[in-house]
Amino acid sequence: MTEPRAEIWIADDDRGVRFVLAEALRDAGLNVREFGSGDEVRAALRDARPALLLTDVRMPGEDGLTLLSALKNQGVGPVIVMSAYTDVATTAAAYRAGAVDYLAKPFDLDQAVAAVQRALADVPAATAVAPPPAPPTHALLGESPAMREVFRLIGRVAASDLNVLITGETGTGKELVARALHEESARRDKPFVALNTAAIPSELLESELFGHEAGAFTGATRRHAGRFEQAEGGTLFLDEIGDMPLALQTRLLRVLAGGEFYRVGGRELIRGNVRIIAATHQDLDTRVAAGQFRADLKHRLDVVRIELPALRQRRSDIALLAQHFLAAAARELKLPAKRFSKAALKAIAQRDFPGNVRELENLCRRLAVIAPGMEILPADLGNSAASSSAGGWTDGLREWAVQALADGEVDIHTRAREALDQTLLQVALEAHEGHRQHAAAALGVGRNTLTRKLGASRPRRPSKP
Ligand SMILES: Nc1ncnc2c1ncn2[C@@H]1O[C@H](COP(=O)(O)OP(=O)(O)OP(=O)(O)O)[C@@H](O)[C@H]1O
Repeated sequence: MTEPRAEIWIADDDRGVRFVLAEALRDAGLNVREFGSGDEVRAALRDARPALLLTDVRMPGEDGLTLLSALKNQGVGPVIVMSAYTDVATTAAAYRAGAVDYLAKPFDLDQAVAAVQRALADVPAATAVAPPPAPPTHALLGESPAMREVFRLIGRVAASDLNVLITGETGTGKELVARALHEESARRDKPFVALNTAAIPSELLESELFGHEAGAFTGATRRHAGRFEQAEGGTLFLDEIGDMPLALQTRLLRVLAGGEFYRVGGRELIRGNVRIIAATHQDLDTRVAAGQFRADLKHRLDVVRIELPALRQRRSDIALLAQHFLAAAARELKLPAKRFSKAALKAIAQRDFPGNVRELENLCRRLAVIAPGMEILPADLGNSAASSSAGGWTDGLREWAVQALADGEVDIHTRAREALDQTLLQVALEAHEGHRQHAAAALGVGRNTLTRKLGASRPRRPSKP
């Protein structure tokens, strides 16, 4: 028998995985012992302890995560979990159960050896708290390497109280990621409060955030708890943080630095315990450089950055998401469940989706309602998507552009885009009796986008959003 404390244990029911991994670790000069199940590991623990354990999640008998929880306080070294399941729930459960790292199968052997060496070098850090697991209420889907990396990052930072900045184009799932971070954290039983900075008139934003006392300003008849207070003990999600006015940025920075604030018109100092997750579709560095965003606030918020790729940059997720949204729409609207033909799925995956996942979701909802057959064909997509063949209006546009260029006009792209936006927004708002959320959904854009575009054309009204 080899020295127990110097051993690396591998538990995996797949002999092939065990074998190549063991060989690679031995090549790196480590002592390795192999196990085919969690039960075998338990048995071996009667007279030995590993310096590090690498375990699969799904194994016959006891699974890897149960094994992991049972090993707590048993003097077992750091544990690395390996799994082909890279969804947020499994990844987060692994970290929660005390894993120090998570290897997504199939993994690169050099990467696995490096992870083992890193964990061995870092032994004192290998302790973790384990709040009771609760079923996640978010459903963040994706199998692309880019999304797996996002899940890994969520699993890794959810349990910490670090501020997180989520970046990505509109509709890429920033709010869903923020919810996942909350659900997977120890704060999950406390409130998750979201505030969309862009959707609230700037003059109301301060009292929305920090609350106000009765009589603080005209119209403030009662004391009002701000979002900071509502989120006490939980998570505050500040969406579209890039749009926050500078004066309020200064105030927010002070609160983040000191953890204390006053309500508007108030004298009582309130101490808050809130985790901040911020999101932006804009490039904050550019806004900092332009003097529109405080660099020091950016540093406070940008402790951990999660970048969500545009949907067109992870096309391998499109089919999965489309099928999910189609089935969800059928359930929700109580319609018969249609299916995509192979060709339709392929055609969808080739689209660009400027509105990202939200646009795909809207397309699937429309298809659930209007596609004629039980099987959705490529031809059905053309009818429901706003494509360039949407009618004769591009002919008129062409004429206008030819004339404008001939007249030597500059910047016609901006003008045309504004005209297009305003036309679509007005039509959609009229069709939905001014209801912004419905109008945005009908257009396949986010509510934030709609509000932003409306704001670009008219002065903001000091009313409720
Ligand atoms: N990976 C995903 N799996 C399942 N649903 C998703 C995923 N990403 C986004 N969605 C869905 O797409 C829609 C848009 O997501 P979300 O609101 O989180 O985007 P966002 O980036 O915050 O958008 P905005 O910048 O416009 O606020 C939501 O209905 C969300 O449930």
